[in-house]
Amino acid sequence: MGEMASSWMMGAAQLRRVAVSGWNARWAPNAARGWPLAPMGAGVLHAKGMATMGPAVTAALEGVVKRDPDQPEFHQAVREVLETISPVFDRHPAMAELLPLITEPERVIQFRVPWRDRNGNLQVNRGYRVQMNSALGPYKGGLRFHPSVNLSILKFLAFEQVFKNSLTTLPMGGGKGGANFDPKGKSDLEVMAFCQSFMTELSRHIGQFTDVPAGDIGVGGREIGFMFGQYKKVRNEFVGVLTGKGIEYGGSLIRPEATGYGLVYFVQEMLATKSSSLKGKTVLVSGSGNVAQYATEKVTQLGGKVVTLSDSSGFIYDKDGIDAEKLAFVMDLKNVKRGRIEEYAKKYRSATFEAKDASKAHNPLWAVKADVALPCATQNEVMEEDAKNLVAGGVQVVGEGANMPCSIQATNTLLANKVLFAPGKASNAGGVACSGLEMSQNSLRLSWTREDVDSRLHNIMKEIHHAAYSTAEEYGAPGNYVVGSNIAGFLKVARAMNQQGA
Ligand SMILES: NC(=O)C1=CN([C@@H]2O[C@H](COP(=O)(O)OP(=O)(O)OC[C@H]3O[C@@H](n4cnc5c(N)ncnc54)[C@H](O)[C@@H]3O)[C@@H](O)[C@H]2O)C=CC1
Ligand SMILES: O=C(O)CCC(=O)C(=O)O
Repeated sequence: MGEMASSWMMGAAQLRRVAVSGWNARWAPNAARGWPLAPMGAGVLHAKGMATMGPAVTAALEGVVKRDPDQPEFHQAVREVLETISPVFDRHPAMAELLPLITEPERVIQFRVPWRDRNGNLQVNRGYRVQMNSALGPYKGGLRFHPSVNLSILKFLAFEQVFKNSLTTLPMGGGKGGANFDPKGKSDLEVMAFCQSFMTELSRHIGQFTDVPAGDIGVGGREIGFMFGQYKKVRNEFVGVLTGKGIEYGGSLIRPEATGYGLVYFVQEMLATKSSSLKGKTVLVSGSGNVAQYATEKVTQLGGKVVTLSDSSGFIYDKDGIDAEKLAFVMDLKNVKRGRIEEYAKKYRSATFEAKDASKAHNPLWAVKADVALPCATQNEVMEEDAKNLVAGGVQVVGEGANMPCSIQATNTLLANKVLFAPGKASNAGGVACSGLEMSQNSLRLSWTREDVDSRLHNIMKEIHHAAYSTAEEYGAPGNYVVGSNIAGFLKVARAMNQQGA
């Protein structure tokens, strides 16, 4: 479909102008890998014959851009959902009035975070919590500590989280938060000082029945521990106010593994629809953090071969595959030594390292020949050129481990070439699902076994797959998991909002 061929695009020419100039002119430096963000293009996200954008969707999209013209990631996430849920309003016209509500956070909290560095100097960062939607339960979603953090990124993440949490079948609303703090190069004491100051303020706005944060980029077990300790001091309460806690103080077994494992369980289900499996498949993974590590582990356990990993400095390609022993090296490198992925290629002769080159229009990682690709690093790390390379390299399945790693145009390219594509809100939902299980265990004051949690996680991923697959069929877009996930996720939230008087 040509860029201007969509009736919605024609109807929203003004929106497109605002967004394109906003994205390319003002936000290019913030785009992943330093590239200009893709201009908005009409997609094949909605299948042939499906309804085009109705006026309510167009107005909601225009409203989002008009209210916050400087939030390109948020526009992108909203657009991807709204473009695909139009057919819902043919069946349930009254639900369309929820669009302006669902695209506006219930509450945004912004605060300063003062802390002292190793030299005793005062530093100040900016902290946030976006409480997006509480129709299904307490706000739930991670905290991100990364220098790029801003309201656009956190609102996109919080928006995605609402539909993701809905898909898990567990009672959780959606939220996200974080700070523009860079943990890279900081000592444990500096990270602790930051986390304590961050939680001193955040503790006023969260609670086990209100808002239950967890980890995300730059926030793992260490940071959750420091924040939990501070919450306890400030509030004098030992409650499940955070998930991703250590096993010793109320964490759940399998939570560290859950996002990566869940992603691979989802991909298994997708392959099964084609009578295929991961056995013998070559797999590209990006990132080398929590999600990437456990996706790699599960793929290997299921007989696949992961050949790439990356970080913000570049990527490694290991033609022999990253087996359990090599993965243990990566885990120590990243989780303990906090070193760079290049070290992998120094240690293993079968591997090469290629430094990131932000001037290139594509990331060479996605040009490696493979069967399956699992982007697990960050948003907009797979652009249109990368998607073309994936198709040319023979990739049959793309499962998003990160949140929104594929641009809209990359997604369209994959769908147009019949690549099975799983959007993050479905395929990476295992992490938050396991967080939901951690909340249940905390309420029950019980700890379930590893096997029990893993089997619950596996079942939830199967259910999410089923919901996305069957909803796509029901709405005339068979095999389109973007349509299926967005509609299934939206319907539950919309019904709950209506029942609560919106
Ligand atoms: N941890 C979780 O449970 C969940 C995480 N996610 C998403 O998965 C993605 C990864 O998160 P985690 O593994 O938890 O974080 P992490 O902090 O453990 O790892 C992040 C990884 O991404 C890489 N990375 C970050 N920015 C990059 C850039 N600009 N270019 C290349 N690589 C970059 C880092 O080097 C690191 O390897 C994020 O998009 C996050 O939102 C989604 C669902 C749950
Ligand atoms: O476990 C959680 O609550 C948060 C997970 C998360 O941030 C995500 O799904 O993106």
